[in-house]
Amino acid sequence: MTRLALEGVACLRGGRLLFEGLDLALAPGEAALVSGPNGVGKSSLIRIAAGLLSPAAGKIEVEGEIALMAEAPALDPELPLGNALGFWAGLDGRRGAVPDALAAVGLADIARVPVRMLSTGQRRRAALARVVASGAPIWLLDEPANGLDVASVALLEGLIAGHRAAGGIALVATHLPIALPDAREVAL
Ligand SMILES: Nc1ncnc2c1ncn2[C@@H]1O[C@H](COP(=O)(O)OP(=O)(O)OP(=O)(O)O)[C@@H](O)[C@H]1O
Repeated sequence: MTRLALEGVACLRGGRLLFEGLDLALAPGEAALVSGPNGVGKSSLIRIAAGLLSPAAGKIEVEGEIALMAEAPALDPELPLGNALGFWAGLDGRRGAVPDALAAVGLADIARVPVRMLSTGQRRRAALARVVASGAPIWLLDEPANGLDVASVALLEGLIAGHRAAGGIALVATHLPIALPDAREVAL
């Protein structure tokens, strides 16, 4: 069963203890909202959950595939958007999921436009499309609302709600308000 659990996790960066004793367990359909001011360690927590950063203490248990949305969209700037997304989806054998993912984030019309021509908000939505297309049950979203207009934030909220309704898990770090009904609050 899909699961993401952190037990007694501590984060040390550059010799500074950012947080410690963090416990969080998420089951299918559950979400957590990580909030706190700049530099408190929200991105570090996401990276720890993704397995990209080792915790100074504690342990992480992950059951299920992870999709990470970090600051950089990691999409080839020279490729048309649909192909850039297709590269990643193809690695998971899910190239066919790209059109629906593009439609889900409202970018179906610009599938042929090179990634470098996308606006800031479109680029964020493209990164979100990458997560959607992955089909991964565990979403780790680092500041997904950055650069999004009001309508796009609503779209993001709807996508997360749909993901949870389908049994997915979401861990979301944000300094902007995002409505996640019944989400666990993690204040760093
Ligand atoms: N590679 C590193 N080496 C040392 N310190 C680092 C490193 N990366 C980040 N830090 C420090 O760790 C702290 C937490 O960074 P992090 O990016 O996790 O914060 P954040 O809460 O996501 O901040 P923001 O809201 O500004 O994105 C910051 O003080 C940062 O300077």
